[in-house]
Amino acid sequence: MNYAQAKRFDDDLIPVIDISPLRDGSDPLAVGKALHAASSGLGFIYIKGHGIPDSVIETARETALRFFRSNPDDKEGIRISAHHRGWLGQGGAKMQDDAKADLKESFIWGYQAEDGSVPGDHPLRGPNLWPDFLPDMQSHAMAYFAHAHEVAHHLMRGFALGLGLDPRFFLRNSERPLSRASFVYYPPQPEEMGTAQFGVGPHTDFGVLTVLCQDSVGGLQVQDVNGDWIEAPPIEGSLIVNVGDLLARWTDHAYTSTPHRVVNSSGRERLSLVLAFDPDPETVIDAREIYGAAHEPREPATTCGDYLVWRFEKAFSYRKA
Ligand SMILES: O=C(O)CCC(=O)C(=O)O
Ligand SMILES: [Fe+2]
Repeated sequence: MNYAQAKRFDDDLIPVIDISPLRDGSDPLAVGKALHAASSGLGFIYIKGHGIPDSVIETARETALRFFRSNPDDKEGIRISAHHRGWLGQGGAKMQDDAKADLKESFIWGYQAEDGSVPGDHPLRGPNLWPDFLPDMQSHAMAYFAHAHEVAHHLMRGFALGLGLDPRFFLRNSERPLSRASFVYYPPQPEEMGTAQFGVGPHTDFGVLTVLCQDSVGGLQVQDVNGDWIEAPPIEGSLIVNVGDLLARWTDHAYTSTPHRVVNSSGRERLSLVLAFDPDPETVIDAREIYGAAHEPREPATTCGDYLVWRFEKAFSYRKA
């Protein structure tokens, strides 16, 4: 038995971009052009100069690990809700119909107002579920969410600039975003499980943009245009962002949503902090808004909310009951 293999990292395929000039306004267009080039390639990008304080990342990680290492009976108390909030235990997610279920566990939460309230207008959001046994988790998780969401906003402005659009193009409807975040925990994966078992099986991300903060363990693999898998190891101080299916659709595939997977062959626990950026549910995703009414996009217009509901129903067994 063996692990699913991947080739060594190649920084021509997954470039590193410093987004400081976009964040501080000194040269947003240069960053936009670099993001554009990277998104037209594999659509995976290492981001430096993201501005999330190390302390925010560290406290989020510590809280997340304490949560996952807790007694399963306690975690059961905040089992995933019909609104996709809370704890999703091992085996609850499957990225392809014929694949083995993922080994990961996750905890999912979303935007909430200062008073803890959440818009209740869509099947993919509802009250966040916080564990009583970890009273600090809410503040640590929300701090991470706020910072990572801000990074996503900067990047969406950069992508718009890179496409020659108004910088607010992708953010016009994002007052009540469907964005959500997850702590994702990968137990060590024994070699005997074989090459068809993954922490997360091969998939493309459903939404607009994913902002990923890996730990130092490694295990993320990205598929290149030839179908080969390449490693995307952690680079100190950087995040990885990747184009999701909705951004590929919005740009009529000028930007690429690339398959990726996780194999945790390290013998250690692995933890990721994942922010999925999506605008308001009713946002129309229509490439003709970019290329003009006469353009015939590969995929018809949809709304962000309807599309995500459809994808979630296929991926998560708890939604099929
Ligand atoms: O943990 C990782 O490195 C990747 C996670 C991932 O692909 C996802 O949550 O969509
Ligand atoms: Fe993913």
